[in-house]
Amino acid sequence: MNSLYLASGSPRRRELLTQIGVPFTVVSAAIDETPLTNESAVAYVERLARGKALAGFAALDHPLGACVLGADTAVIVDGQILGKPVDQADALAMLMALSGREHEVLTAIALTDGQRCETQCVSSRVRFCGITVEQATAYWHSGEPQDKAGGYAIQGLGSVFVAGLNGSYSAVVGLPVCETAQLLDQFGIPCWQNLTVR
Ligand SMILES: Cc1cn([C@H]2C[C@H](O)[C@@H](COP(=O)(O)OP(=O)(O)OP(=O)(O)O)O2)c(=O)[nH]c1=O
Repeated sequence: MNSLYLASGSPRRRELLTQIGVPFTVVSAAIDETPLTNESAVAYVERLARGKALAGFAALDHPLGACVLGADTAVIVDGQILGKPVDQADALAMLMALSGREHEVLTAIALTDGQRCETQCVSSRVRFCGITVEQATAYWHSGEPQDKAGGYAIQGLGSVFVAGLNGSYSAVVGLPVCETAQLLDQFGIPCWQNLTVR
């Protein structure tokens, strides 16, 4: 059976992959996350997920029989791709742009075994309640927005802003569990492998 590597520094992705019971090893895969001119949001997250998976694969000492998983999450509002905020002003601008309305969260996953690289993109819609500048400022000082696309975490304190979700909760957190399990299965890594029948 192929062995799985996760090309990610994200603790959320590690937790979500652990949740489905597949053994894996983390590899680092830092890539340039700058969007290309006129690149669509879907093309952007898919390119980054693929880039992370391929960079992770290239970094392996023993690539034979290895599969590498990469993922990327972005928040989209008014056609703009929101990544992680660079500072407080950036985070506040993002949170105010998301306040009182719906936005899209795109997460792409990519899996490669060195021969082929398959990607899939999952779209979810999240509706925020109204947020005051004071709330956004207090939220920034909680430390949570810093390393999150769109400047919030649905799995944390940011949940107080979430009035509705249409789509995949795990995809918003950073790794669509259902689609990931299906992709792993295609590459000969079933997520049921460690379950014992009682
Ligand atoms: C919208 C949202 C994003 N996020 C996180 C998921 C991702 O970790 C991060 C988006 O940045 P990414 O660039 O997708 O990932 P990353 O840099 O954290 O990790 P990697 O090494 O795999 O590239 O935002 C949440 O944790 N909760 C949320 O509700």
